Amino acid sequence: MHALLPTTATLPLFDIAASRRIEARALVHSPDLMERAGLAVAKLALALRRGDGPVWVVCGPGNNGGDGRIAARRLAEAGVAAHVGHAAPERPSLVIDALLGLGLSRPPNAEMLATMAAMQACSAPILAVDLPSGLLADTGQPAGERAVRADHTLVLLTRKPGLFTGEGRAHAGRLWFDDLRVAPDEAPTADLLGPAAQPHRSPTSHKGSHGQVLVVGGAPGMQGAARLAARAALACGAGRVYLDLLNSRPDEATDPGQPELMRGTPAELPNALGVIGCGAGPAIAHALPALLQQLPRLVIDADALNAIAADPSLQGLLRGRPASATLLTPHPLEAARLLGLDTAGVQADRLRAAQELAGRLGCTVVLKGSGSVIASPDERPAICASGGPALATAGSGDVLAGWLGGLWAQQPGASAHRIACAGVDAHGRAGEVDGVLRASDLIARLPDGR
Ligand SMILES: NC(=O)C1=CN([C@@H]2O[C@H](COP(=O)(O)OP(=O)(O)OC[C@H]3O[C@@H](n4cnc5c(N)ncnc54)[C@H](O)[C@@H]3O)[C@@H](O)[C@H]2O)[C@@H](O)CC1
Repeated sequence: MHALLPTTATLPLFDIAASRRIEARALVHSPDLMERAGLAVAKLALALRRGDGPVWVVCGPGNNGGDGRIAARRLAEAGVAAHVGHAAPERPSLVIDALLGLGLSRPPNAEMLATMAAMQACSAPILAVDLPSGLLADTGQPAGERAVRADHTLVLLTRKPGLFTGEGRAHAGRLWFDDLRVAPDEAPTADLLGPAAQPHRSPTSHKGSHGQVLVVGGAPGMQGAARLAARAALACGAGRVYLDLLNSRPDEATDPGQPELMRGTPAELPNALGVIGCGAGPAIAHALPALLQQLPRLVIDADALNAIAADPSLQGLLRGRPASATLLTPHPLEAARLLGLDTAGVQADRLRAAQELAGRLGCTVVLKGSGSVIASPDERPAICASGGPALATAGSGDVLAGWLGGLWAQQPGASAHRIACAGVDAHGRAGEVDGVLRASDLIARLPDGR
């Protein structure tokens, strides 16, 4: 058993159907899986309990409850009082939530909800078995009006996608994992990202070796967004970074605080990597047909995404671009506009929404939000395990777009999917701070792109 985050390598995720198949095959050779699960829960419970009070074990009707009952027996064998039932004992030292796991199949009924509320009202920490009760393993959404908010979750046998995206991170608390000594014997449903290797930078390289980035955006009043993207691309190690500020005055400075940035236009830089849309406003719509047809690689963000959502002819141009030439970075509302849904419809199944969008538009898609999802046609989707609330700040998306552009400019042979996985994970790790973070400070915290 070990802590799951931060990841040190890319890890396999398995949805409910795959987890069931792996479990069924493993049970043939290892019929004692539930004993192993219960023992693992009891061991972690011993380490986590606060004080000398009894451990309250809340067991449901299925095998998740079975794990809980075995854990209670193991705790009793270790000399710790374990109270199994739906009513709290006096001053519990820990709550074990073994009400519902992988088998959650419908919104919890009133009785279940009342038990979940009682667990939540209890002052003891909550250790969830496999999944916080009420949370759907495939999507990370509560099945009904509430899911348990655990302090710790011990994930068993397989890592489930819903623990890492949507509401998963907010409900699971600290994540632990025990594979029950079973090696998965089929391909994962998705990848949980680990840190990417830094690309090689030759000692004989010069600025021309590290690519050109052209940031198009920053309409009057919103230049900061484009400047943040350009600064991020520069900090990432791109050889030359140019800004095309939309509707700007000819004498307007590119970026007074960043003298390395230059002015440029798509016509002057036909081979540059384009980062388009940050702070662009509606003006980007006029520039988009040429950008979509001329620039060989594009990172498309913000207002450019909204313009594409509103115009089927732009969607056609996007679909006509070569494979792996375009990377979209929508937040859930932008993704909803592109898919013709509302935000709740996207958030209900983030993996599916990102895959649907990638398939429809023939692009790599980074669906931002807690547990960003990266999806591309013909690639296994990935979920980003890094990041936190400090990233919920103005400009952090612009920094991501610029960072992705800077990474991609330096690695012209890399697929959009690979760049998205590397950049999103680095951005998330840089944003893991307590308290608040300004987007400019986020740039300073990102590792350089080498
Ligand atoms: N089978 C095994 O040997 C193993 C099982 N494991 C555990 O087993 C769990 C999966 O067990 P199950 O498949 O039995 O599923 P669960 O125990 O998660 O739940 C299934 C039961 O809950 C009921 N139920 C579903 N949704 C409900 C709702 N909203 N309100 C009320 N009742 C509801 C179902 O009718 C069924 O009786 C895993 O999450 C894990 O904890 C693991 O320990 C690995 C080994």
